[in-house]
Amino acid sequence: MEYLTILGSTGSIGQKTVAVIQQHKDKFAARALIANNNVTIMTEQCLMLSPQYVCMICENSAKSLKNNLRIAGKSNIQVLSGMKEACALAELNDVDMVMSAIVGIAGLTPTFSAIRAGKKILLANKETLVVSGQFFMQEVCKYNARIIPVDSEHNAVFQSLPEICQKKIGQLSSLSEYGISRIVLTASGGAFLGMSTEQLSMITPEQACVHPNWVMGRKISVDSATMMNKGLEYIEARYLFNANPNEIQILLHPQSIIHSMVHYIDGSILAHLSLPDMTIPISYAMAYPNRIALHHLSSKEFNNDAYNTCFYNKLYCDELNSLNYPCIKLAIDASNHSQSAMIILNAANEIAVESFLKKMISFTDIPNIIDHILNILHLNEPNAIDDVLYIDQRAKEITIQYIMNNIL
Ligand SMILES: NC(=O)C1=CN([C@@H]2O[C@H](COP(=O)(O)OP(=O)(O)OC[C@H]3O[C@@H](n4cnc5c(N)ncnc54)[C@H](OP(=O)(O)O)[C@@H]3O)[C@@H](O)[C@H]2O)C=CC1
Ligand SMILES: CC(=O)[C@@H](O)[C@H](O)COP(=O)(O)O
Ligand SMILES: [Mn+2]
Repeated sequence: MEYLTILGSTGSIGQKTVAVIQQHKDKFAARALIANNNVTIMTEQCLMLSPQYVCMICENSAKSLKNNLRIAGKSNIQVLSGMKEACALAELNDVDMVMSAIVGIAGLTPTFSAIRAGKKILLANKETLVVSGQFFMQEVCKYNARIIPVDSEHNAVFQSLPEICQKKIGQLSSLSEYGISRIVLTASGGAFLGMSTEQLSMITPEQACVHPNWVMGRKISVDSATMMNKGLEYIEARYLFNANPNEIQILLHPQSIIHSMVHYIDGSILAHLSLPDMTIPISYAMAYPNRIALHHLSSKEFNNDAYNTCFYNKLYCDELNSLNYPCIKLAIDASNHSQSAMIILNAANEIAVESFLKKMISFTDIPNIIDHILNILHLNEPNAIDDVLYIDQRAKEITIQYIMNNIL
């Protein structure tokens, strides 16, 4: 039996992780569940999984949850609150793996706790790597943590790497040493591919939260629509696979069937294809190096449909003109500039997306705000995680101020 701590259990990734545990109760169990304030889903998850611990970052939510569990006769589940307690649950001795699925930089400190405890980390949260890449990979090496990417593109790359590379994530000297010429990240182009700037300015949060192929949380859905998601994934790939800028290509693939590819120097291309279903990379990461069946994907008729969708659907790929997607260019430029620029990019994006979802700004304001903040704010490089968090906080303050003074 392997035990998990799930950081962000009530979210889209978290719930799919719970679903995989439910399908394989003989192999996996939840030791600890962590979320922010969604008491309803957390109560359901506690009744389903009976974890030993649960932590709600929001103290009042922890109190409500505790009451719900008492009424349900589940007072044996220890209810905690606050980020400090969440970090403690990420480093429990009897936890084998930690699913990092809190959205945004909020996932950084508990993920680092899991790294410093030498855990097997199922990495879905991409913002942590974007804002702390150098520190992240250094600590992975120092504490001998194992990283299994869950983000579908990076999971696809991981599955297409030689086993020796898979075991050295964080210590990869260079891709060329393993006969790899480049990594190709596929991009759906988001929900508004080909729309004019004027049409984009009218996009509503409801429209932006509907991805053409995936069902995801709100922030990543908007990031996919602006393609900031692909920009963040570009940075994620550079750190995870120690890739140089000329070793990563972004390819437009609207169907989200090819989840990414690895090109080798002998002309071979290895790729991972599947229907767009996040339980696949999640279950792969949980069971790695083995594979486990997913009942909802293994029925015969389903397989035929899936095959037809994948292969008779004439898989389509095309060059991506990143000039049409300012957010990708902002992210790539930031990654070539400095770690502080990537922190500022991420912070400005988190605030801009949140403001868009609250209908305070337009969809096309998002890249313009990020570009402006990157131009006016220049801070020293971080020397430690505390510096990363300071830069993030400072950038968020400046972004909020700019939106209040110039957009509203
Ligand atoms: N969804 C997907 O298919 C994919 C997601 N990812 C990445 O995985 C991560 C999670 O994404 P997703 O599942 O879509 O996100 P969701 O918004 O669906 O869920 C976010 C989770 O994080 C929790 N949370 C939010 N804020 C805080 C906080 N301040 N402290 C602690 N917990 C917090 C939420 O708790 P609560 O419910 O209580 O608010 C929830 O459990 C992101 O980094 C995303 O980029 C990567 C690839 C695919
Ligand atoms: C499922 C997942 O990994 C998301 O990051 C998804 O890939 C978004 O895809 P696009 O950013 O290509 O629209
Ligand atoms: Mn992805």
